[in-house]
Amino acid sequence: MSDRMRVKICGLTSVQAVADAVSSGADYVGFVFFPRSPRHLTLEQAAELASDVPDGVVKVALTVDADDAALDALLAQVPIDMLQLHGHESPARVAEVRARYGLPVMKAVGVADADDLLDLDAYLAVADQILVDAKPPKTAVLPGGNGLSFDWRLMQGRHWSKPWMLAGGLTPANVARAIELTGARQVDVSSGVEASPGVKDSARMRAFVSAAHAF
Ligand SMILES: O=C(O)c1ccccc1N[C@@H]1O[C@H](COP(=O)(O)O)[C@@H](O)[C@H]1O
Repeated sequence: MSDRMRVKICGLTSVQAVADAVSSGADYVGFVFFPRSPRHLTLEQAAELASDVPDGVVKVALTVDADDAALDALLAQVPIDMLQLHGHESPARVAEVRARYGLPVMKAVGVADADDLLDLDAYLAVADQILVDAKPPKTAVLPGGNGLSFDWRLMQGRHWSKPWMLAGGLTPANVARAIELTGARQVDVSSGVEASPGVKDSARMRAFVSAAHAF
């Protein structure tokens, strides 16, 4: 993987949002399969949206503690390039999913303090990529997509053997600072480019991608 800055826009829910994300220059587009999320898609909706994504843009399915039956159904119906596991999946479960489906797997790890970064090591051995996200507060309804960031200084001086992506509370206004502080070469955004929960804003997507791709 080259060191070119890559951007993922997650939680797309309409044909127009997919078109806008692609034309803004997103490298990855994410579809959420988690019924409690305002960005949740049915398999039929996701199949339609995925069919509009050109080759070269990575289609990511975000799932939360999904079992084999749910993943079997998802992957039978939606042409997905990468799985993002955003729940409490153990390293063993990550390895199992990767072997069963033969797709690259990105495991999300929630970070609130330096100790949380220790959890990351166990996943480096089994995942293709790590998504470093803000740990959700105990009261949160969603395990991600809350628009919350963590102390980016925790990432300074860290080097890992696998590609990783920074997420959590990124916006067009703060993504440059986040990249400068963390050294991230991949960034992921959802709520920071929305007009309202689940509704993406095309100008904010363009501004975000352009700010990140400037690095
Ligand atoms: O976006 C969601 O609804 C969601 C639901 C369940 C798990 C994760 C979810 N989103 C992911 O969370 C991070 C950060 O999002 P944000 O930019 O802070 O809104 C990102 O990876 C989203 O894909």
